[in-house]
Amino acid sequence: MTAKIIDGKAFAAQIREKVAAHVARLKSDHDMVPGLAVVLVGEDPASQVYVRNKGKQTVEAGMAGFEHKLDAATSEEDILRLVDRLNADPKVHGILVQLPLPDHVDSSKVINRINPAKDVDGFHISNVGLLGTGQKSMVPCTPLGCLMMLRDHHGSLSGLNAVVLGRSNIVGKPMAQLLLADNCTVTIAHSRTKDLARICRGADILVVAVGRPEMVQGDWVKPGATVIDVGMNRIQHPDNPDKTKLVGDVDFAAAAQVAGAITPVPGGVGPMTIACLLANTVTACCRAHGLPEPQGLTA
Ligand SMILES: Nc1nc2c(c(=O)[nH]1)N[C@@H](CN(C=O)c1ccc(C(=O)N[C@@H](CCC(=O)O)C(=O)O)cc1)CN2
Repeated sequence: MTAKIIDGKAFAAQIREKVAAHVARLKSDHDMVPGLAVVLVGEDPASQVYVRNKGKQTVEAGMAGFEHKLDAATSEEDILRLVDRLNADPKVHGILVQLPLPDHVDSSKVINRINPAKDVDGFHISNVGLLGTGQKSMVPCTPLGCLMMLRDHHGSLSGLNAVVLGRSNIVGKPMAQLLLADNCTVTIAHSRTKDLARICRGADILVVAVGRPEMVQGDWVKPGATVIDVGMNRIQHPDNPDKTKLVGDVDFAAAAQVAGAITPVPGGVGPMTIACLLANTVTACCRAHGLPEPQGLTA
């Protein structure tokens, strides 16, 4: 079998078009412009690229982007003060603090300072609790993007066996909650799970977010399964030691021989993360003003 490649880049472009159309309606009908503030602390090169792309795509969708770049040595107190200012700013409907933060900053403290209604990352403890109890919340962008791709491929997910490999707060746990809400039978597996390969082989849907390059082998995949690879690992290029290569947590070539469908890295989950951030910002703006939310852009 050769798997269908789920093209996250193309799907993300469709989401961004829907977002831009809704933004245009907000502008023409309500004279309203959704605004997203992104806070970057320090000079991590990957984070700088992600923040630049977020800002660019925000503006391309017709929204207002507010970038706050802070020195790596900025104190926790100063970051909290900036979050307070953004919470109080009526032009800002979404706030995102790019992770990871420098070691001297308590990430949980910063995230939980964001007004939950503006928490477009869905990381605030209130949003975590709302999602876990099946209530309306802001949904974390990466798992939301994975869910959209799965719904698009399968239609209904009801009754399918889903294995989420990875238990992080920003991907694994919310992903499991979303799949459960869509009536999957969900197993969360991780590095200490016994007989990991056998557990993964039972999955109709396998979502992998462990941060280990090409860990999932072809024989871990059930024939015909859908594999969503959240991993993003930069490794030395196998043919040229002077170059690097981006790979996922799944051995793509091997898994694609067995799976029914699979996301590539790059071009799979990554672009969906930013598209869902834009979608969450429009949703936050509509909720703040009691306006109808865009359809099909949230869980
Ligand atoms: N506050 C947050 N911080 C971080 C999040 C997040 O959702 N919120 N997620 C990641 C990084 N991330 C977004 O911030 C992100 C990562 C990757 C991509 C992406 O489009 N990747 C491309 C490849 C890019 C490359 O060549 O390096 C792809 O997969 O095709 C988008 C967003 C951690 N921090």
